[in-house]
Amino acid sequence: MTINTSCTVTYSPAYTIVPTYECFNRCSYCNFRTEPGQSPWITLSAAETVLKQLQDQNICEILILSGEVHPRSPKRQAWFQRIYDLCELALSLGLLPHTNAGPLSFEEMQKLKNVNVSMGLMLEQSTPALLNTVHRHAPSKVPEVRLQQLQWAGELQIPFTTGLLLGIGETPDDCWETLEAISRLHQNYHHIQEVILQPHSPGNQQSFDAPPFDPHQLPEVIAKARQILPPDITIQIPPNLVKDDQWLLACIEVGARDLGGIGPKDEVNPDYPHIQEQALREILQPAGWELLPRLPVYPQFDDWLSRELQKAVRQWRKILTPTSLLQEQKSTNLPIS
Ligand SMILES: O=c1nc2n(C[C@H](O)[C@H](O)[C@H](O)CO)c3cc(O)ccc3cc-2c(=O)[nH]1
Ligand SMILES: C[C@H]1O[C@@H](n2cnc3c(N)ncnc32)[C@H](O)[C@@H]1O
Ligand code: MET
Ligand code: SF4
Repeated sequence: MTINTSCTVTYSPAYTIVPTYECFNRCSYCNFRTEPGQSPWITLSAAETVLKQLQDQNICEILILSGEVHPRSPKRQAWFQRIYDLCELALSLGLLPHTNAGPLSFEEMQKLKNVNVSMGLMLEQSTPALLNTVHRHAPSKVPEVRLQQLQWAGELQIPFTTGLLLGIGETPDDCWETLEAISRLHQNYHHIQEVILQPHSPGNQQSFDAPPFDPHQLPEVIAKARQILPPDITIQIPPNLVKDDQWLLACIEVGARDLGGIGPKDEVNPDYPHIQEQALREILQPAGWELLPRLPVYPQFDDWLSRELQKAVRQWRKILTPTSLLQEQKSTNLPIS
């Protein structure tokens, strides 16, 4: 049997845990950060209470999304350890962690590989011009630092999510160059599972005074991204940041195939509530698209994971794979008599 995947759009049933909102960067479009020392870090016992409530709700991904502590701060080690412990806790409850905590050292990344089924970092834009504008006070957003992260993830064989932030002062050529940089890294390591095209969406906390990324341009950018990126990278768009149902369908028609993590709250864009699964299905189905849940790791990367992580992933694949397909797989695995 050949599976027809061409009419399928995926999403990841997800819950976001924020270790801390404090961040030493000040990206001027950010609606997430607080000043260093101004917000308590989430405790393991508070996280345990929340995570236990998620069990049996068919939520598989725990997105660990964090503000950042300076690499040379005396608090860095405790910050990193809290993130590690949160991942371990989620795993112990059968949930699948995906961490995006900004740039990490090679050793930090290597350690987190043991407790994450995939990790992520938005490249945003590879042009250094933005260091004079939105990233003037954001040392973590130096393009070489982020490109280095993508390279290390490849060397460490970590299934990786990256993406572009659109509408923060870049030119169209900057976008194509950023996509080409991602493609080149992927051609070396084959580790990028998805690229998020994230339209800048102003919220009520930010200082950057710019309109949202022009929604009319999004399908055009997706179409071009589909030409530049290798075919094994999925294009992800956040449905809550797209203008309306018709634009969402237009984005899918031109090549977006994933809607990212859908959960109770979009922590990065709290002013834009996620459209929930049933509502998405009602938009997609009349146009012939089937919405299916996926795991935070794509199947082609399963064998990069430790045995323990593979075990957790296998449990979820069993739950998410339709029984008919499992039977099909079983029969093709039978020895020929
Ligand atoms: O709900 C969100 N999920 C975000 N996610 C999660 C994403 O939607 C998926 O859950 C992941 O791709 C894993 O499957 C990110 C993951 C990354 O690695 C990098 C950036 C983002 C950004 C967001 C975001 O703005 N909002
Ligand atoms: C988690 C990712 O979310 C992106 N991000 C941060 N602020 C915004 C915003 N106002 N709109 C859209 N995306 C944003 C950044 O690229 C970050 O890396
Ligand atoms: N601080 C990280 C980054 O900007 C992830 C969270 S952003 C709200 O890449
Ligand atoms: S976008 Fe990330 S790095 Fe930038 S200020 Fe917000 S939390 Fe910090």
